[in-house]
Amino acid sequence: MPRQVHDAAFAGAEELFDLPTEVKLRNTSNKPYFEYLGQYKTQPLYESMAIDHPTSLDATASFTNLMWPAGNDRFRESAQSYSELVSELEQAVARMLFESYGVGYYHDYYSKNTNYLLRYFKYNEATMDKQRNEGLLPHTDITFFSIIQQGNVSGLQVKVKDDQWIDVPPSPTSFLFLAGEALMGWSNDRISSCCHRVIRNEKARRYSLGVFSFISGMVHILEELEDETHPIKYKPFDHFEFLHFVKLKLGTNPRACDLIKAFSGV
Ligand SMILES: O=C(O)CCC(=O)C(=O)O
Ligand SMILES: [Fe+2]
Repeated sequence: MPRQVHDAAFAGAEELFDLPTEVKLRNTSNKPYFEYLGQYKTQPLYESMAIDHPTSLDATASFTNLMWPAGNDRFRESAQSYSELVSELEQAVARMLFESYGVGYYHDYYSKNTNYLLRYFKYNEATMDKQRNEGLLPHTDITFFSIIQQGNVSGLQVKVKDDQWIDVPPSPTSFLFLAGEALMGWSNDRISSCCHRVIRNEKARRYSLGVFSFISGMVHILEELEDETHPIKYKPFDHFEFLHFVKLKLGTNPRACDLIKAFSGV
């Protein structure tokens, strides 16, 4: 990604969170978890906002006009350029993944039905009140893929084998691909959803960007992914019905793992 696209997107994040809260709350959606998130009692440092279909000119323009009624072309352009580049990378990774499992044909369906969401995150500086310094508690994402990039302040950690937490250093030239719950279901448990969290260890405000992929429709469980060591573990499911299920069960701040097993496990 050209450095200038990265920098413009992060500059856009700062500008966006500088808006008054009542303006930010205009970021609503009829899709679960596609709206403004924040004001959590347990994680008061955290706030995030999202653009549905961020690779589209119309969608980025309507979000931008909602936030800046007088317009903000620089912001709109930065959101769309960033999302276009990350979504192209995501399509290439998804294709390689499908091919590696001998189901390259699935990319056709996947690419026609990918619903992207660009989410901007802000985490305020930690305070003296130690109880409330979590950035984001451990969780897995309800996405297919989550592609995360941090600005220049660290804090993201992923859980690896033996329950160890590993720091992910910020980098303007690399992207962290995390498997979400829907990918775990699709892969019939060959790929585990990745548990991660955000801690506040630097004395600075932290910004991050996430491009999240969802399948608009059914997530199929392919027979090619079934064998003796991998008996079928899931029923096919509708990705957005899964999101509705999580929202009903856990509310606006889902912090749990194994959600897809609860929804569509056999
Ligand atoms: O801010 C980050 O780096 C990660 C955010 C995240 O994990 C999420 O919203 O699911
Ligand atoms: Fe996450």
